[in-house]
Amino acid sequence: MHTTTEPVLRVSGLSARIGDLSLVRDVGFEVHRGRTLAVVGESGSGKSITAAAVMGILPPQIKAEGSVFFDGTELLGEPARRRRARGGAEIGYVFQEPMSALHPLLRIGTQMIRPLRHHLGLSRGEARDRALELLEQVGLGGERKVLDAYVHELSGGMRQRVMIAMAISCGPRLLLADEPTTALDPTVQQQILRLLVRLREELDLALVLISHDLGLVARYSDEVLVMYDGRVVEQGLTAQIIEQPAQPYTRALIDAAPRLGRRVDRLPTIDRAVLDQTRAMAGGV
Ligand SMILES: Nc1ncnc2c1ncn2[C@@H]1O[C@H](COP(=O)(O)OP(=O)(O)OP(=O)(O)O)[C@@H](O)[C@H]1O
Repeated sequence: MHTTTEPVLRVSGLSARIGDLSLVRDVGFEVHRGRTLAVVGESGSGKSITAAAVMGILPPQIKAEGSVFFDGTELLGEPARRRRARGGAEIGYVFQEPMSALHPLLRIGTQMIRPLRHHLGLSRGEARDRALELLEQVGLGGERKVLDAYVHELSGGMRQRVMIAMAISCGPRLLLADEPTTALDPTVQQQILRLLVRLREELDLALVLISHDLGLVARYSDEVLVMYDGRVVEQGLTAQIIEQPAQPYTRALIDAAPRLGRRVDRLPTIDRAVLDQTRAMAGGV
């Protein structure tokens, strides 16, 4: 935010709609190399639609407008083939649910090696060596066993580490992690977030952490973008926002955030009046 270099990603005036129904309206933010942006908001607030628009993986019935400027190139309107290739290599994506993102019937090694051969043109042997290096980088140190395993044989934390290894495998400049720890227990959640931040530093990436849990991601991010009902309601430096949120909605998210180490089994409830006020302020009905 306060750097002089060009951001890796600059999203501006992004809107997404399905027919007449607006899902995301006028979203804008920037992310720089070596920085982490947390995108937070309740379920349905438009976080995943925003991420999908950046990745170019919106379902065809959802139309996006505005600008997604990545590393000097406008991505919105780019041919689908080009965007898909970019999505696999230049922008790494960590899905919420590794179980559904990884193929159940293919060994992990097969799934890791394919994109390395396709995007980087490595031979089978080179790709296998690179896959082992990547597993090492995500804390599955030299585990040849992981390469030969199927996804159901791995723990939740290991699956997410494999997803992260795949997301960084082709040297992306931007990593988008959409609720990367939702299905994990609190200790593993912290380990995965620490791993993402370590990789951001080591690889000099820009990192976007998407989460409904402001309390969880606040300590791992430099900046926060708060979404509600498809719109941005507040954004700025994390420390400032936690200290002095401008919007009652953000205050409610902070107050409702679980304290570290305490597990919550359901999303916090936010006062109806605060939601109505936030919707009115954001220009909704
Ligand atoms: N494929 C789709 N078709 C139609 N509407 C959709 C589709 N995907 C999401 N939506 C709608 O778009 C809005 C924003 O959804 P989105 O998934 O971006 O929210 P989110 O903040 O990521 O929530 P969650 O944390 O539950 O994923 C919601 O109203 C949702 O119902």
